[in-house]
Amino acid sequence: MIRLQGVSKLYGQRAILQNLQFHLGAGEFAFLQGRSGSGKSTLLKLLYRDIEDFSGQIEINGAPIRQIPKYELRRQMGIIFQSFELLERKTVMENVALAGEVMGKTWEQIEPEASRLLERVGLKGLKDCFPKQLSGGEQQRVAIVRALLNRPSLLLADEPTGNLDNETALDVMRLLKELHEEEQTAMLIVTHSDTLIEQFPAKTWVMENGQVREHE
Ligand SMILES: Nc1ncnc2c1ncn2[C@@H]1O[C@H](COP(=O)(O)OP(=O)(O)OP(=O)(O)O)[C@@H](O)[C@H]1O
Repeated sequence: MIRLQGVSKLYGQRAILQNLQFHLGAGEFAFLQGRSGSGKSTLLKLLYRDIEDFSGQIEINGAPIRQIPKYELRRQMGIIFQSFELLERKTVMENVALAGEVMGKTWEQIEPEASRLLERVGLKGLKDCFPKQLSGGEQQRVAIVRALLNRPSLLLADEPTGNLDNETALDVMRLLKELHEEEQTAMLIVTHSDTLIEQFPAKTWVMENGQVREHE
């Protein structure tokens, strides 16, 4: 699914990733942990090609990432962020539908899947609300639905619970774990939280000194 070999990334003269090796199998769930500034977001940005300037090899589903058209890459991947990144002037349903619209889908194709997922995450009754009318946990659930709408094979999450209180963070992580099973989507979740990692046993990669290693 994802394979990085000898990946290095410099910001100016500063090496953030150095000869990094990493892999994530199809349908796998893994955490990525590491101190602030260790390069976790940089690694995710390489995977969704927000950063294109690196050395080494990154393969997604067996293809070198540079050879995958961006459009195709975005279809294969859903992404969620700490700050939810919802559009304030659009309703819940409109925010979700956008993910399908950018892939050229019609409303008839989008609506059943959007409704199914919104119902699954308990937001059916809030589909006509605007993000400001929702709690943080609800907004993150909208972002999760938007990320899963196109049935990606991989979900990347950069500190998805970083803006949530402890109890809501647990709820959101529980939901991600359940959706991982139900939708058979591989997930790579960046988190600082030892509590979450203890509560949801899963493979954990630790980033340190520009490299990642599997946590024993
Ligand atoms: N565009 C950039 N230009 C220069 N330096 C950058 C840039 N983006 C990130 N950095 C630096 O690279 C290092 C790694 O940043 P990154 O955001 O990947 O770390 P992180 O592990 O995700 O941190 P955090 O947990 O605080 O979000 C940091 O020292 C950061 O200041």
